Amino acid sequence: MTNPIRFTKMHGAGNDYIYINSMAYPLENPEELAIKLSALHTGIGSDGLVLIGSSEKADFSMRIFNADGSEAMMCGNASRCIGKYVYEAGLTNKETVTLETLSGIKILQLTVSNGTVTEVTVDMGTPEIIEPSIELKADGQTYTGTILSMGNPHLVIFVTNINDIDLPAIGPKLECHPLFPDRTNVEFVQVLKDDEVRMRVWERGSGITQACGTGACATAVAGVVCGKTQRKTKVIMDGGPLTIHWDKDNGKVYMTGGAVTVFEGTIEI
Ligand SMILES: N[C@@H](CCC[C@H](N)C(=O)O)C(=O)O
Repeated sequence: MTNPIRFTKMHGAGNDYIYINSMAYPLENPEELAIKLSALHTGIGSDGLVLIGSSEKADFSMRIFNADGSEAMMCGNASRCIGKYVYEAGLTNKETVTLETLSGIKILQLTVSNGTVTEVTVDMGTPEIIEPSIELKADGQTYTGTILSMGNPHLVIFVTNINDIDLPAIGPKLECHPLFPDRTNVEFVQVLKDDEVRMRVWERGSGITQACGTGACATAVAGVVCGKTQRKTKVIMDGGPLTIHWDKDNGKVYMTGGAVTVFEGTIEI
């Protein structure tokens, strides 16, 4: 017997996920469904699956599954999209929304114009710097990177020219480098100005994506740690920019950007 489920396809800076309201449509096997629905030719096509649920500690909860079915602790772009989803679907009328994630409660500040959420700022919490500067070898090359957590793991590598990086080749090797038993997200970054950088990402579990919110935050933090950028930086990714501010006073990272609804539909599973 098949089961019809409503879904919404959304993206944040081109990082696209399938959003399902799991309060209305509880799912038994989201890992399997993430793989099936993310497939470009035989599914809907996406970077993964996001479930919007209820929470005892916050207004809503988020679970995020990469395209390979692995569950992640946090997703920056999805958190902004959830802000748009819950407000525009009438699930809340609050403009400050709390979201429970596997890496803690995040606070979403919505900018609303005529009932539409145009921008969301997310309090992403405090980064954990694991290695400010480390050398690692992959594919016969030595890279210098910063290892840090934004609730999920990141390796940020500053390069002189981002166009010299063969991301499809080196991305999976760094993702699965022996230094990272749980794998990692990988960001290559070229500094354009002291408050503007170009970043490309290889995401753990999804490969190259157009943007990564936690990756943009990790990039901005690494830029400060490495003395390359100011505390407020525009991070330009393949799918567009995000503004990241690592607050000197409270140590928290704030991510600001848009969220877009692409289409809605029904699937039979
Ligand atoms: N695209 C996301 C991050 C998604 C999870 C990541 N691939 C992981 O496994 O940690 C973002 O916008 O932050």
